[in-house]
Amino acid sequence: MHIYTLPHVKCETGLKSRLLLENGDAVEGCGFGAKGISVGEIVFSTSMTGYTEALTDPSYAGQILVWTHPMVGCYGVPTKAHNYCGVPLNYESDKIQVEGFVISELPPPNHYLSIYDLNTWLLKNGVPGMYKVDTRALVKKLRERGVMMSVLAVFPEDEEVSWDELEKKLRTATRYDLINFAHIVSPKNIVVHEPLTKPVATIAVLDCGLKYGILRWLLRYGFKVIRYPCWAKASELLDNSNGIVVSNGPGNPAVLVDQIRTVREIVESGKPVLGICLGLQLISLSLGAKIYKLRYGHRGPNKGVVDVLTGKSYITTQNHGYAVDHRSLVESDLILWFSNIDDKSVEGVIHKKLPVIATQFHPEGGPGPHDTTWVFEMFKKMVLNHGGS
Ligand SMILES: NC(=O)CC[C@H](N)C(=O)O
Repeated sequence: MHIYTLPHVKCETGLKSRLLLENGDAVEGCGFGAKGISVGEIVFSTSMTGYTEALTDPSYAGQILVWTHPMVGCYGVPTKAHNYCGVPLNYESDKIQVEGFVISELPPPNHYLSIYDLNTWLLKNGVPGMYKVDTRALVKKLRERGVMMSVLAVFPEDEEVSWDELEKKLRTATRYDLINFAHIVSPKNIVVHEPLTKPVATIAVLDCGLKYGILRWLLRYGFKVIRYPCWAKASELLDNSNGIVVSNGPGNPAVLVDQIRTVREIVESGKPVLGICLGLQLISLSLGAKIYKLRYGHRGPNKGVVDVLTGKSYITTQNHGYAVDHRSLVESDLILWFSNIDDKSVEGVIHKKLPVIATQFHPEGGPGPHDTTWVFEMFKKMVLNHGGS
């Protein structure tokens, strides 16, 4: 085991923290947020800002997030009173979804919308955090080895959680790829959202962990939005809507066997469908394409993609660990729409005959650039042309 420690740092919180990775690397730092031990897949984001969006993004469920940008927490935690159609801004869901948060510096916040600091927020949500660690060095390890399972402990400075205990927790934990996280984050009942003016059409969402950012853009484009639990039947979503969104969501898409079947029925109905991130993966799997796991995923607001149909490129927000195998698209009725500029992975698909479009990146850009919000406009045209309203 190789232990990385910081020399004699003072932890203002009075808490210490230990992080153990599956490859045996171990890191010691200061703790913040909630005391306790949590296990998750360790991943990193290259965002400079947007930690409130990332931490509340349901697609991060089951993961311990490392932030490469050194200062996190400068603008505190915003009030939920700041909202659009009742959906809070700067949040992607109502609570912190990550299993743990690893940062370098934790400065005091200063922002007119802030109601408390990052430390208090993690504490209220029962989520452990680690600070005063070299997150960039840690990310270099993750880039070499790829994402892996990890365990994070936060405890008072005068106590100790032993490395042996952490090693045992890690060894006995269920692997991230095997857990059905969509069932955990999906709403348990139907939720209805009304736009500000008379709805142009009604959209049903197969909600496997829908980000509020996507919801806000659907509302901005004048849709009434009905969110269904991820175990809803295709007929429920089809009967009451003019178009369907298959949402983003956490975990391995291959374990969502029921949802893959549901999505196939939805796609074959001929109604307009928009898939985002996990949604793209479920649509692709339902039509016979294959997925694989990326070495360390794409997470951040600065990911370049090219629209292969027009040759135009865009900067997008991404948060995914799996991708669709480009070669396997020939077995489906899908064609490549967007390609990742760095690794050429699939970033968007369009159905050859049916009104079905999907992006692997996040067109709502929460947090991140709004270069591709026109995808929602394109979907709106598809719905209205299809006789929606
Ligand atoms: N943001 C998402 O929808 C992520 C999809 C999937 N869980 C992945 O990691 O690839």
